Amino acid sequence: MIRKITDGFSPKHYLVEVLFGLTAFFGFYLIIAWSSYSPFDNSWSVASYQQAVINKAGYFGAWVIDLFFVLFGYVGHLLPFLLCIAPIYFIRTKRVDSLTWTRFFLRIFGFVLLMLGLTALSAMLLTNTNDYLSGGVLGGMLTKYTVPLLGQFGLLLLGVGFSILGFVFCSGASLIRLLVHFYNWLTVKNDEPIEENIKQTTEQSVLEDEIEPEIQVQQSIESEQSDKYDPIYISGLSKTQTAHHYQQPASTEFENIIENEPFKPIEFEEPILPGVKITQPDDVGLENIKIAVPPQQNPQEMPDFLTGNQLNVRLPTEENTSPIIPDVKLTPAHPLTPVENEGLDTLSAELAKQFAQQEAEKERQRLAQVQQIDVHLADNIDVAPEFEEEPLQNGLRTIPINKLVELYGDNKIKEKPTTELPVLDLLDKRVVQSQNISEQQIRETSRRIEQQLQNFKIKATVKGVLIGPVVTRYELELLPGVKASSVSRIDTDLARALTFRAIRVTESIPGKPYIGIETPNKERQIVPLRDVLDSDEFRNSKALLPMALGKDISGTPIVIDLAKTPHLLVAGSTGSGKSVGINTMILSLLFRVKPEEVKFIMIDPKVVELSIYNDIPHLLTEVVTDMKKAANALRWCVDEMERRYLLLSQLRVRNIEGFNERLDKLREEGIGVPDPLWKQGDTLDSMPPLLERMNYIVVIVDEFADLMMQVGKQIEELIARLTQKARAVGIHVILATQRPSVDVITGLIKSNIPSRIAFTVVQRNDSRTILDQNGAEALLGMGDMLYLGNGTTDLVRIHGAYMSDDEVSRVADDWRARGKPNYISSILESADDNGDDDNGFSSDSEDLDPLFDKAVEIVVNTGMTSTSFIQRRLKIGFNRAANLMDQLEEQGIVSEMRNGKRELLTRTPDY
Ligand SMILES: Nc1ncnc2c1ncn2[C@@H]1O[C@H](COP(=O)(O)OP(=O)(O)OP(=O)(O)O)[C@@H](O)[C@H]1O
Repeated sequence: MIRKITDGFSPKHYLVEVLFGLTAFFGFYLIIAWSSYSPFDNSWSVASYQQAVINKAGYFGAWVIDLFFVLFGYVGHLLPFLLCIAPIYFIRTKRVDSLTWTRFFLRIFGFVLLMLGLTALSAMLLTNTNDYLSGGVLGGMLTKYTVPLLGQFGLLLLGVGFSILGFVFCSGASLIRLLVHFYNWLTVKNDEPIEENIKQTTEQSVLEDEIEPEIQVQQSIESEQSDKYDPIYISGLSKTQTAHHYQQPASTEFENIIENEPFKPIEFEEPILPGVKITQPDDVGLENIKIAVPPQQNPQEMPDFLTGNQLNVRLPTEENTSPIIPDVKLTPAHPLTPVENEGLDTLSAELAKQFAQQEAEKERQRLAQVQQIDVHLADNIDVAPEFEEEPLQNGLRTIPINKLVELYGDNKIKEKPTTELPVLDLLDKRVVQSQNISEQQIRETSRRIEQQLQNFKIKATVKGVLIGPVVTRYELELLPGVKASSVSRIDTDLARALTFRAIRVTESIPGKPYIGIETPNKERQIVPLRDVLDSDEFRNSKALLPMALGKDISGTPIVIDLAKTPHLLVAGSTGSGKSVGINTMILSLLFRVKPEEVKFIMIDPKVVELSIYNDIPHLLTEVVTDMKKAANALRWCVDEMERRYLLLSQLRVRNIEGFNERLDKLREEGIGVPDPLWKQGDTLDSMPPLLERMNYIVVIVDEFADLMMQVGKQIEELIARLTQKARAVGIHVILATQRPSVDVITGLIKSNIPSRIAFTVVQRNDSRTILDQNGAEALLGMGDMLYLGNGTTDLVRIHGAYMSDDEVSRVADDWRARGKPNYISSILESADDNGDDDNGFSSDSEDLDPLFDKAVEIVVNTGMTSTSFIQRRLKIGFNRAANLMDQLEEQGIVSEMRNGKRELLTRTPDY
């Protein structure tokens, strides 16, 4: 607390305040002197025989006040009040903080002008008294010397001009404000124009404009406090804490957040009913059932067995044929509400008892029926194992895993959905809580930021504040000549001084001449995936492969187009939210694209992350968890890329869009094009099949560091080739890793993947490895990310959307219910698996490959240095071709790989 109070104080501050305080006291003293002024007192201009002092302020007071009157005439009356009130005003409005020598001298200059102007006017317009001149000596001298020069009228104008100018300089902008207020008062508009004015200013900011209207109310306030500082435009402060329709999320992860809410969301209460637990002596396999009890039931009138939370009714057994109502302790702690059943409305306690007995009886009959069916089945067919009673183990019913999956697992949605694409209702609605932050807190933090920067000798003023879902951005204007980098250099010190976990400094804010300091909010908002997908940005997106990532710091949903990206590198330390981020991307696609348009290849070395998508119709092959197979899958992609390029060149189009358009047009004209690459024997057909539209292929590799480690550098080469060329043929790669080191995110990979996302990382170096810039080390985790778009150097901070595993599996189930995937078995198979061993080729062999000479010939004659070219020409596996390429490099025939390419170093086969 003490710290808080003394936070913004410095020795200079103290000194100035003390001086102002003393001046105010002196002013007060002079007011007393003024009020008891007598022209007969001995003073500066009066020499009286009378020794006693009439003035209540004594000789000194009389002397000073006389001096004022003699020097300034009538204007002298103002001075004691000015000396008393002005310092108090300065202290109260904390203008002392912003007082610089320049401002001080400007104000003194203004004061002098004011005195000159006023005394000149007094001298001209008022009559002299017996004791002093109306304009004092000053006014008198001005009149004497300037009237011959300017004339009476000239002096009058000069006096008015000096007075106005002097007042403006002396009081800052107060005069203008005074006039505005006066005007408003006259026109009875009060504060409206000011707000409108401010609104206009805020409209300049695109981001601020787009804040969600219901929860984020733009508030730009020039309140009483704005008299103390330059105005700060605050966006995102919620006027009222608005609760959205509330639905309990399926996952319990957010329960805390919901509990901690300062407000109560509107709840649609479900009737709370006392449960009836029906038990058999062995207590096996029966569920609770609920009965309703009328709300008007007086608890006192209730029979004992109905006053507890549960009514336990024992089922009749062979020995005991009537239901037993055991002891139950019940207090109707919560209101009991009626159910729809009309009959129950008038149900008395006795009826409730009867009802319970009837239910028990029904249940007994149902069980008997089931037993009969079981016996019947047993007589006729072998009883399926799942009908067997589950054995008890450690007091628990054991259910085999396959049965569990059947009960609770993947195949929950059995019926084919009727909609064309999955509906958003598959995702949970989550409460979005508005920020619980007051204008006062914002202003306090703004002052602390300015003060702390001042301590680092950086002069800056907070001009605007943007309160977002996760962070608040303070927009600061730097004094001319101060470099933005001087602020970003001290970001960690600043964070410590301001007691924030981390702050991020943005050296430029698009469209504004300010720098930004992003500080974490006390309470962090979750960004539900449903909110982002339900936004206009996503709904109206024209993207071919739209991927919603989350919301930016102002709360605007961010949607990118993977087709334009065209590949994405995602990196961040473990637990930073990568997997949730990848799921967000996949789900965005699954909500928008059909399997005929987009296919996925998913590679998941961690096994558990992506297997949830197994068997959705978009998959080209099952989720690949084996690293060898993963390498084969990437190779298949490279081959597919080459095949597609050949097709494009045959159809003389430049990219996948052109290809599909051309095919569509030809089809409209009734023309089919036979596959030019088909060879006899490729399929069982005798005729080549017709060309089909190409679909997009999205290759997702979750943790490609594992892949690189287990399979080796070839992976880098494959990824480099894919990312270099695959865009035009509709193959897009998303690579994720939790190891943002240079041996994983190599220069080769980076140079081919310009779009990158960094989640939080441990150190600056990692941030530079991913983004070539600092910043990711100051992120807040849990999906907080920096996005670097293709062809820009501007980072966009995005708070990732969140969804639970349940939601993911609901969407995957939905797609599984719509259709089966058409797996291509050759994707996971490698030519090497079959052929290489037969050739006696071993990759470890030190000797030259027997096909080496042939490879040299091909490379030298064709000038083609790609591995897959050699692979095709020699009809060998990729590994062997890559080895051949390495040997060609060792022998100096081709160069090492640079930017994914090798150069031919010799033109003759005599290497
Ligand atoms: N966008 C988000 N909003 C809120 N919480 C999130 C978000 N993203 C992730 N989290 C939280 O962070 C936890 C870790 O996320 P996630 O599993 O995606 O991290 P990761 O980087 O994939 O970790 P690892 O590399 O160890 O798999 C999640 O369980 C979740 O609680």
